[in-house]
Order: sequence, then C-alpha cells, then structure tokens
Amino acid sequence: MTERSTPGGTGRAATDDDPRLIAYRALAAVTEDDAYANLVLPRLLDFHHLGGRDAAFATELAYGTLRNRGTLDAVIEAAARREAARIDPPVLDVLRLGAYQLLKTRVAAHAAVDTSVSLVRRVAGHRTAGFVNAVLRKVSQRDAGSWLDSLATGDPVADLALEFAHPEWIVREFARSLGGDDELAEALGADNLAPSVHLCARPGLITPEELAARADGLPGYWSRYAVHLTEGGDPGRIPAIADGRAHVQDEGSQLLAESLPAVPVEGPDDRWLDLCAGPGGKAALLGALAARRGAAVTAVEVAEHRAELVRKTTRGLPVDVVHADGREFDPGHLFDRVLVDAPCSGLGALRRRPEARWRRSADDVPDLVGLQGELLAAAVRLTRPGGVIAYVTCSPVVSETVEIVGGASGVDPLDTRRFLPDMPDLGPGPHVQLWPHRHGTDAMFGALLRRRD
Ligand SMILES: C[S@@+](CC[C@H](N)C(=O)[O-])C[C@H]1O[C@@H](n2cnc3c(N)ncnc32)[C@H](O)[C@@H]1O
Repeated sequence: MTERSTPGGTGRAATDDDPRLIAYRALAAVTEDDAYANLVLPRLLDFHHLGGRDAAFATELAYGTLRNRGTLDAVIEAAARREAARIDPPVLDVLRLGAYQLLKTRVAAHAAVDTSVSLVRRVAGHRTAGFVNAVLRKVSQRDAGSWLDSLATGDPVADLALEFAHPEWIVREFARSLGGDDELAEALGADNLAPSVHLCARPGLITPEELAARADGLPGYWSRYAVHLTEGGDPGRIPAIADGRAHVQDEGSQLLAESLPAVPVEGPDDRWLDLCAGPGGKAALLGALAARRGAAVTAVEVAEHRAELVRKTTRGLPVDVVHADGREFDPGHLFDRVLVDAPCSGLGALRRRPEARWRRSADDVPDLVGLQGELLAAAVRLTRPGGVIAYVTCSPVVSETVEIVGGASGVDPLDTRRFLPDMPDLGPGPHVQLWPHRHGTDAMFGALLRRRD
C-alpha cells in the first residue's frame, strides 16, 4: 500500500489511482448513472491496475459507504444542519465516504478528514473544501454509538433502520417474514457483512473438492456442489468457470435448484422447464443434473439479452433456450418438472448488492406480486398431472412468497424441508425460508408443489 492510500496517510492531493478517488468514482456512478457498484468497481480497479490492499481498501470504502448510506446521511444532516437532498451530489458522496471512514473504520480521524478535503477539491472545486472540513470535523467529535444514541427516536423500527442502515419498510418486511423481532437485528446485521463468493461445481463435470483445490476455496456448508472462495478476486479468471465446469451461484440458489429434481415423480421424467431462466445459474445446474438422468431442460426468458446470457451459461448442456414471455409460452406439450425462479424485489440478496436496499421501494412490490402470481399460474398450466413445480424467490417478503403460493390453484404443497436434508431452522414448513444469519446463504424462499390430477 502506498503512503498516499494508507488509511493513516497524509491528505495530499488525490492521484488517479488513489483508492479513495476510485471509491468516490464508483459512488458517483451509482448516484448519478444508476450503475451497479459490483459491476462498475471491478472495472475501475482493473482500469487503474489497482490490486492487493489498495483494491481491498477501495472496495471496502465503496461498498461500506453504499450499504450504510441511510445512517451516514442521517449523521451528515445532523452535523451539517442541512438535508442531504440539498447538498450537491459530488459533495454529498465525499461526505459519505469521509463519514464512513470516521464511524465505521479504524482510519485515523485527521486522515479521514484531510483526504476528504483533498478529494472534494479535486471533484467539486476549492469552494466546497471548507464545508466538507467543517461537517466532517463535527462528525468526528462522536463515535458511531454516540451518534446513534443522539439520533434515536424511541420507535423500534426507525431505530433498527438507523442502526443497521436499512429503509424502514424493509425492516418491517423482515420482521413479518421472521414472525417477530427476536432475530431481526441479526438478520439486518447479516446484510452488512461482505459475503464470500459461492461457486457451483457442475455435477458430472468437476467435483467440489477439485474445484475448491483449483480455485483456492473451501467446500460449502449445505449444497453438495458448493465451494466458497476464501479470497476475493475475479471468479472469471478461474479456468473451471471460463470453460463451463462451474459457475458463480449463491449456495441457497443451488439448494433450491437441486430440490426440484430431488422430488420423486411417477411416470416420465425427461422434460424439465425453467420458466424465468436469465442469466442462467439455475438452468445450468438443472442442465448438468438433467444430463446425468437423460432429461433435457427448456429455459424460457423474456429479456433477449438475458436469454443470450442463458445460452452462454448453459453451452454444452442439454438446455434449449427460448426467448418468450413465460406467461404465454405454449410449446404444445407439458413438462414433468417446472422451476419458477420469479422476478422479485431481491431483498434476499442485499448483502451482495450494496446499493440495492436504497433503490428498491415498497411501491415496486405490488407489480412484482401480480407478475409472480401470473408466472406461477402459467407454470401450473405447463406441468403434467403428478409433475412437480418449484416456486423460488430471492426475497423473504411474505406477499412475494407464502402468499403467492397460497393463492395458487391446482397444486398440493409438498414438505419442501424434506428436500433440503440436514438443514436446520427452515421455518414451520411446508415451504422453506433461508436466511444469511441462519444459513450463510442469501434469503431465498422455496416451495415445492405437486400438480393435481
Ligand atoms: C430471479 S431472475 C431468474 C434467475 C435465474 N433463474 C438464475 O438462476 O440465474 C428472474 C428472471 O425472470 C425474467 N422474467 C421476468 N418476467 C418474465 C416473464 N414474463 N417470462 C419469462 N421470464 C421473465 C427476468 O428477466 C429475469 O431474468
């Protein structure tokens, strides 16, 4: 790590490859261009040839600042006596980065303030330096706990939202899904821990042991195909991923994809369908499992560019990709097994998408719920009597999960817990809800259903 970037280093002018400047650029792309941090930051790091501790520092600053935005803004507003919305976006992003260092890292206070002043001079001009200096000095006068105490309102939801940096509506949705407040702080806290990258060793193509040895990883906890990477880095550079023997996939997604072929069915079992396939992680695992059982997968995706991603991801596997709306898909025959991995709010994967919690709104949910119900109804129509449907979301929101399944007709619920064997704390059944704080997976929901005669 260079002196310039050392957390306790000097506040001299930021150069192009300064980790703080790179973190700032990632924040600005998210704030101004609606970019995704996990796409834009690796590109910036690559472009500036940043690696090792500098890259890790830039990543922690960018992702940590994005995750904690709500809490940082509340502190900045109190220190600046001004609403965040009335501060120029570039200045606000520098303040957020500075406040994050002061409240959430061990960077020395003088270094956090001085480097933020240099940074704002570079990105917003000299006039703003005094304001940033004054606000951050004020922020530095208290630690995080003392700021939380002073901003607490006494309302439990608002105070948890502030402490764990989640919008209040998400705190309420998690509480509803968990059935109370007992584990709420743990569930929210788990969203703020950077998760390891999970890989899926495609069955029949590579074993998890071999993949773990080659990718410098460890076997997963629950899925027989999972490997957890121990180091960060670009999974695309792992040869087994580049040549299609493995792919990146949260262990929870693997478990729910593999639960579908685990259910016994009577009669034919060679036509499988993935009704919402893009970008193709579950289609790839299903395709690898289908290949071993003489079955084939039809993968439907409504967005053309995502259908193309499914084609790439499943190359070499018995997967036929169809660009179509799953609600209208009619191939002229029925399927033995159908997966509906429905488009959803994504609140189950907040730990993997630093800015997502501030982008989503409660108003997004009703439209998603309508679409989810229609896709599940289409799945039921496309399944032969006695066949099996898996309804899956990467969300624990009750209206997107239990209520969608409860509204389906023509199906009987199976005890999904039986098909995720040896996993504890899956909920009261018959469906399963995974949680990062319980299982180390994304908060995936899964329901296995049998099509009635
Ligand atoms: C949660 S993602 C699926 C993830 C995928 N199964 C995987 O494991 O990689 C939902 C997908 O459904 C697609 N989708 C949305 N509406 C659809 C529709 N009406 N018919 C088919 N696909 C749809 C979205 O474009 C998105 O790619």
